[in-house]
Amino acid sequence: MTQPSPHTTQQSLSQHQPINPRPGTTSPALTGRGLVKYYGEVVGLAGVDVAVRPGEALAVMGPSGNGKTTLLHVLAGILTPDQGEVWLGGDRVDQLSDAQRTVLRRRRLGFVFQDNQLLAELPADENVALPLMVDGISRRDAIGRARATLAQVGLANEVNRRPGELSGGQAQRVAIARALVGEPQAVFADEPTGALDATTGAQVIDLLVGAATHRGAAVVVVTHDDAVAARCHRVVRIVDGRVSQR
Ligand SMILES: Nc1ncnc2c1ncn2[C@@H]1O[C@H](COP(=O)(O)OP(=O)(O)OP(=O)(O)O)[C@@H](O)[C@H]1O
Repeated sequence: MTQPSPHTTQQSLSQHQPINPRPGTTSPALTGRGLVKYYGEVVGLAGVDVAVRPGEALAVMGPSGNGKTTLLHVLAGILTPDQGEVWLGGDRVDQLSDAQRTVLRRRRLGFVFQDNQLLAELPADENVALPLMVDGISRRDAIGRARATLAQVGLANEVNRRPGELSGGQAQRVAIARALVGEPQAVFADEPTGALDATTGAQVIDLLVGAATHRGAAVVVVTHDDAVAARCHRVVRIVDGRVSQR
């Protein structure tokens, strides 16, 4: 993706003011405006505005089937909205081609899913290094960065273990390391603790929120769990594809 000149970025930002701008707060790292998404006749999103600042963790809650995952996928450039805009910092995401969005997701975003989606045959360090190597970073550098990131999530002694040799919480920490190793601007997590017991889940969400926001990333966590949402900085409820005010 072509990086805009500072002038272009400035223009983009001035034309598109942050939602609820407050004096002294940083511009959003991630912004969705007027997001509408249909699946055929089914409404996924019916007009959502949301903004997440750098270093802020936003929990997305709401009843099943009401649009939480759709919102996450639209903000993360996995789905394109039928109406509305998605901005990552000063860059508009929703108008990029599929190929450009694929590169953007790999270079600038991180993902953590309920099932860790690690490759079973690879040790932890190679799982974490993989996205860097796909992006052309040498194996030696990628493994070095992967091991440093694994150490930051408390897995310095587990770098050679395969996913089957790790506990559920440890495997999810590897997934967090993989999401963070590329220094993403935003991290998206869909039910990241859904497969874990409450204590392990609390540790994992604290680690995810702490490590990502410490790096200045914006974090979006879809969850059904009040305890997980309480560990984020802010909560929005999505009901019938809209942000609920209740
Ligand atoms: N690929 C798809 N094709 C058709 N309809 C879809 C698709 N994905 C989601 N939907 C529909 O869009 C609506 C919102 O779904 P979404 O998965 O965003 O909800 P959710 O709040 O994340 O649900 P849950 O909490 O159960 O995961 C639902 O009616 C769902 O059935």
